[in-house]
Amino acid sequence: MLTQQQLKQQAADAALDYIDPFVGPDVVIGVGTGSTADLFIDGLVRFKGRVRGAVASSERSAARLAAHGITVLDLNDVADMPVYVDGADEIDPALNMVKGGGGALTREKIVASVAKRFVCIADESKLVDRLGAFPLPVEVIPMAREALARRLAALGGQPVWRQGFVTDNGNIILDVAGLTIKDPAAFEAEVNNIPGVVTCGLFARAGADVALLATQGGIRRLDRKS
Ligand SMILES: O=C[C@H](O)[C@H](O)[C@H](O)COP(=O)(O)O
Repeated sequence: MLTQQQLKQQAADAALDYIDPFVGPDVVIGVGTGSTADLFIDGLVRFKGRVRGAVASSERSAARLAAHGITVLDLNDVADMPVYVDGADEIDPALNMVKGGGGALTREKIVASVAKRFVCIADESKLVDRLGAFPLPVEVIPMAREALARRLAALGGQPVWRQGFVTDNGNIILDVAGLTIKDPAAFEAEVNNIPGVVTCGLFARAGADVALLATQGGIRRLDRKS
């Protein structure tokens, strides 16, 4: 019986195999944030010197990449990225995701939006029939906190301020439990459209293209249906 840590490692290794054909001297890899992404970063060492570098979705991941001697590039200096690899808090069979458990959702969404493909790596426990059991992280401009908490409650959720946490962008997070998310893309747009919301942790309008999910029986690959 593999532990959750071993499963995460298996998913990270599968992503390293996945990106292998893309590797080249001009290539930039997009790198996510979290415990699964950390394992992917550790394994990226095998491509050191064979790629131009990586763009990180958080200060935490940037520091980990740099500690391995992998060049960390500013997104402003990168026009093309074949692949972005990141974990998820939940993923559904259509490859819509909830992300942001580590608070990196906004930069993750930005870096992912530049990449041609989003590869989600996770252990199979993250696969759910319907998103919403994991409280939806929403990055919020601090002055809008209470106004937004009321708006999010009106949408049926129970928002909780992640106290003591400040995002890499200087903002705060509201974690919204109890939501019924029937149409992830429509709900993502609705929440993102509320003044004061920087972005919410739904990745539906730009969900994963490929999911590499580690199971006790090996990697289960899901591809997004276009
Ligand atoms: O902000 C954090 C990210 O969205 C992570 O990708 C997500 O929380 C999953 O992290 P982990 O791989 O640690 O479960």
